[in-house]
Amino acid sequence: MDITPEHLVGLFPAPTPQDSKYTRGVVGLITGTQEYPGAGILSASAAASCGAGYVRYSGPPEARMALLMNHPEIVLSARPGQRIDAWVVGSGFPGLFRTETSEDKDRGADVISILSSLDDMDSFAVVDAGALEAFAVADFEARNCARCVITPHQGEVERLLHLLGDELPAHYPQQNRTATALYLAQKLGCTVVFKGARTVVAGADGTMFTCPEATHWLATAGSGDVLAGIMGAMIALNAAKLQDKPEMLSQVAAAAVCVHSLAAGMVSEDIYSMHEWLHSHESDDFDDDEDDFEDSDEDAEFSKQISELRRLMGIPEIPDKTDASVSLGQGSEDIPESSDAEASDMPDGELTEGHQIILMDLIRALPHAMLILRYTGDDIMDTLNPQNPDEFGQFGGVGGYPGFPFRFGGPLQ
Ligand SMILES: NC(=O)C1=CN([C@@H]2O[C@H](COP(=O)(O)OP(=O)(O)OC[C@H]3O[C@@H](n4cnc5c(N)ncnc54)[C@H](OP(=O)(O)O)[C@@H]3O)[C@@H](O)[C@H]2O)[C@@H](O)CC1
Ligand SMILES: Nc1ncnc2c1ncn2[C@@H]1O[C@H](COP(=O)(O)OP(=O)(O)O)[C@@H](O)[C@H]1O
Repeated sequence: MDITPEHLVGLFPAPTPQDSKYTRGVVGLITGTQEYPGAGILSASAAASCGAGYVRYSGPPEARMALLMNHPEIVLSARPGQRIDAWVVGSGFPGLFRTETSEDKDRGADVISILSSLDDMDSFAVVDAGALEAFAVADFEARNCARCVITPHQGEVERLLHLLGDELPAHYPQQNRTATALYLAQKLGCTVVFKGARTVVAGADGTMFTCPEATHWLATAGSGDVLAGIMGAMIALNAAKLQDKPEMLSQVAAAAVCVHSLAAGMVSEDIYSMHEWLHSHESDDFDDDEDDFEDSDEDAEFSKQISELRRLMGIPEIPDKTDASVSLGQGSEDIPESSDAEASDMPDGELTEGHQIILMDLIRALPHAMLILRYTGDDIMDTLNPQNPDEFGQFGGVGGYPGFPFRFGGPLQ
């Protein structure tokens, strides 16, 4: 099935008086090596910026130093046996056993130890890049795989299938990425995020999610490392729910893919597909039940938060929450007038109350994800903001997409 905006609802719970840094999700990362320290910085920054309550990191000295400078809230130790809700392992590892320094080799061994004890520790893991090799290690016990999300790109899928001793299907890969993801998920008993322009997510139970096609500006080194960190944070934030409903793991993974690509769309201002995605799914469930929106302190607080977040992000205010709907792209003087020919191609969406809830969750998630993409920054931003705006895709451009309510800018400008 296609992942819809509704699948994101509730995955970014706001902190409550009962919360502590531990209940907000503890992420542990073993990412980055001497050769690829940047992968450690990207993934750990992503986890810290994406709302996790506590981030612990183990990686090479260069990455530790950079993280300390930019994210002093990150604790520089992550070891087997620690109480971690979601691990992110392997980004920046050329292979678990092919790293150069003895420190990196020790951390490769830690990864195996961690993946072998996920059940005992009630933890989940995002297994990226070099750590995918763990699935080919004979003594790595399959009983833990249900707690793993693996995030291979096409080259890694091929390598993993090879390590598992499988022949590639004749029609592989382009024609049947979905079937390949499902095959791997069922063979390994884990969730598979098969990355690409249109990422597909398969759960071991046969659940499939197809994510909207992401902006192609994501095709740049390091963007997968950012995704791993976002995913780790989202799994940690929802760890309590996942303990009760482990079958939601594939949904949370797919939601992380969406947040990553929506944020990339906003940062690159290639937001046409995002607009289309947000408004291609009506949320009738919410509209049917007026009681959902009865006046209460909670609703008032909810509306206040929406207003504040809208203000921060430069999203125009909705004049009246009880108003039936507000036409997107025409509701505020703050929105630049459409002037380009493409503007007439924009779907004329309606912002219903159901959409407000969805937007609320997106609004919570996106500033963080955008911050990561900006911070990760000089490389990615150079790619995303080339000197010559004419080089942007059809719907991109330095001015953003006219008429779209999310404006480039806000506090991150
Ligand atoms: N600044 C940092 O710290 C960075 C750290 N990084 C981190 O380090 C890890 C190693 O990264 P990496 O770039 O060395 O190797 P990796 O992506 O595994 O490719 C290996 C081979 O696989 C193939 N292949 C790759 N992609 C493919 C595709 N889509 N479709 C098809 N084939 C594809 C291709 O083989 P070829 O086709 O050329 O034979 C390629 O030579 C990486 O996973 C990441 O976590 C990176 O993010 C970079 C920035
Ligand atoms: N052409 C593309 N269009 C949209 N998204 C892409 C495209 N190419 C790659 N991506 C996305 O960018 C990320 C790249 O991750 P990955 O291949 O692991 O690169 P890296 O290892 O350099 O971080 C993935 O999330 C993938 O879905």
